[in-house]
Amino acid sequence: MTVLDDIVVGVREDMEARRHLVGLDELKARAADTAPALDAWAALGGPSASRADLKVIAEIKRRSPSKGDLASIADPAELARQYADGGASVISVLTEERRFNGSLADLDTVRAAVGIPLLRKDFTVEEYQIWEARAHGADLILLIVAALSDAQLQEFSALSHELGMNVLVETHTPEEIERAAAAQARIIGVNVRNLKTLDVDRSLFASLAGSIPPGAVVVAESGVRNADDVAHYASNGAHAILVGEALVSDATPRERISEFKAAGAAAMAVRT
Ligand SMILES: O=C(O)c1ccccc1NCC(=O)[C@H](O)[C@H](O)COP(=O)(O)O
Repeated sequence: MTVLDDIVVGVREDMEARRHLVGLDELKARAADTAPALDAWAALGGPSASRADLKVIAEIKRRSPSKGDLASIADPAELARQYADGGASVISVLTEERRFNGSLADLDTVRAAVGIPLLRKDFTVEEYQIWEARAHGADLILLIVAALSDAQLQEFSALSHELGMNVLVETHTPEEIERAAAAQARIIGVNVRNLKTLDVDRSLFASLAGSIPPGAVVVAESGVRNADDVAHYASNGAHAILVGEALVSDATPRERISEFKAAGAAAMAVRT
């Protein structure tokens, strides 16, 4: 079993426990009562003409399988406000409980605190989770190609779009980029962390980003430690970066996001 397989086993068990408490019909009713989703695609630059600067997806992440405890984050609302003030375009809220110590309650709290698009960051393996995401105010969900069949990618993307949400389709290999493109993904991430081994290889982004179809928003995920890493991703084709550890472990995340955006803009100016 890989790390990813093991995580998915726990995700399924936890989801079944929630489904026992809140059935799909009730969840659909709650989703219908939720304010319409915000446009995360537009917030991330959308059409290429508007991609003048590097967008930041700032993550609320307490712990991880690779690093253990990162930050207690007693007040996710306050952290989310700092992210938004610093210029984040989207906030990623990890809702997986066993390995990341996240929750749907965090998503509710952050939704009430900020008016920018939210990514429900989880391991989506069933449509139930997509209804859950919408019912808890998410605007964007994550689909990890390595965890899904082509049919699931298509079906889950279609349902997300029906509910007004966008989808971040995460890849790690050339084959997964082909599968994301075949699913007509508009936002494609390259996660430089291998979710089967937890190895981080920042150079992977440069070798894969060029094969992402033009027109897609390209997101560099994981491994940002400093402005040099940001410049590396931006100069190799990233339109956005997804950052967790470097922000939750920083005493001044607002300033760190501003610094990352400045480093990205400088690298993009050289690129164009
Ligand atoms: O972060 C992990 O250790 C991890 C392990 C297994 C599956 C997923 C994992 N992380 C999810 C992510 O994609 C990251 O939280 C996200 O890209 C931010 O990464 P970082 O900036 O390196 O914290």
